[in-house]
Amino acid sequence: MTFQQKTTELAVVGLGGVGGYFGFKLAQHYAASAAARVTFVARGATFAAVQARGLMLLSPEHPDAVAHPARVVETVAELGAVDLLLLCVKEYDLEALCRQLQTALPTGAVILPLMNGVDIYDRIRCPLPQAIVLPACVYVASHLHDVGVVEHRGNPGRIIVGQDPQHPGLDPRPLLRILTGAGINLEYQADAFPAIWIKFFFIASFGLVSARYNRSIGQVLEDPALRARAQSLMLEIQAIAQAKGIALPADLIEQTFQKAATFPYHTPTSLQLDVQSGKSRTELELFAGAILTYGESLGLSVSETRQIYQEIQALDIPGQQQAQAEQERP
Ligand SMILES: NC(=O)C1=CN([C@@H]2O[C@H](COP(=O)(O)OP(=O)(O)OC[C@H]3O[C@@H](n4cnc5c(N)ncnc54)[C@H](OP(=O)(O)O)[C@@H]3O)[C@@H](O)[C@H]2O)C=CC1
Ligand SMILES: CC(C)(CO)C(=O)C(=O)O
Repeated sequence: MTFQQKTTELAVVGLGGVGGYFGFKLAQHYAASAAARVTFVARGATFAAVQARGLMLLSPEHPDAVAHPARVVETVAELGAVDLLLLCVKEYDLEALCRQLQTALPTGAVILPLMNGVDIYDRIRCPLPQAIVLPACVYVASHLHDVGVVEHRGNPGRIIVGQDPQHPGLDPRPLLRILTGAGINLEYQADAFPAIWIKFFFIASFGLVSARYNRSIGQVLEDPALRARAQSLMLEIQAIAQAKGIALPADLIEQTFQKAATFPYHTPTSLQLDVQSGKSRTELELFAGAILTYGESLGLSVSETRQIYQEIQALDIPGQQQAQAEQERP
């Protein structure tokens, strides 16, 4: 008698920079395997493009640039059974997605959010109090190139993921092996919150400065004035983390500049791309807004963050007003 291993059901919601990169790896690796079945959840033009042509990833890691998942669906309501659900959406789409998941989350599905921000776990936990949610952060320089086409540069993407503090008896490592099995660089840290704050330290400071001046990570690093602005933001985040009892390395500022230098010179941040392309919705609140809220509630000075937040809001980007008007139109 042959032993048949259960097929792991994987679903990826959002096929932008992050979901496109990791989703591609999963779909391509498991295309001809019974170990896992990959479903993409994509909407609008992305759904149509990926359904018709597959997902394209332009990356030195993949000479064959097209991946076809087992299924593409338009909403999480169509998912059916899922073991591991990767949420790869921007912060401003998370609330609506969680509302859909309140009625559509498959029983037993483990949620893995691949997003920036220090409060993502809480923002999923709140509307989905019973769900299993793995706190995580992600490093990858990948962005939408065209509809259904994602471009990745630089180092391989990397995920740091931990245990759900509400489900301490559940060891997610056996399930996560389905990701490492597809060649995904993943590190398990039982308590992933320090790593999430370390990532926030980097992306909030570099994200805000790169968005304000439309400068890549390399350009921020090499300009003493921009470096100094990034550092002043880091100091405010450091004071917040300290007041909240989050243990961060003493030399984190230095480590963060070193980390930034590992990205190719021209790497933009996702906030820079969104702000500078005039998008009506960005993750400005996820970075600056969060620092301001924490600072104000803890009685700490966040004047540097407030200043750059206001400067970004005041930027006159062509297309921004039109995008805003379209968004507000009934
Ligand atoms: N890009 C990067 O290099 C990195 C990004 N991050 C973080 O990762 C998160 C994701 O960012 P990123 O991938 O760049 O974002 P993108 O904007 O590139 O992609 C998000 C995608 O999610 C889709 N989406 C949103 N809601 C739904 C839904 N309900 N159903 C289906 N699809 C949906 C959007 O669709 P539509 O196009 O229709 O709006 C969009 O294509 C963010 O928090 C970001 O800060 C972290 C590390 C690196
Ligand atoms: C800087 C980078 C690409 C690192 O992962 C990032 O997180 C972002 O742009 O949101």
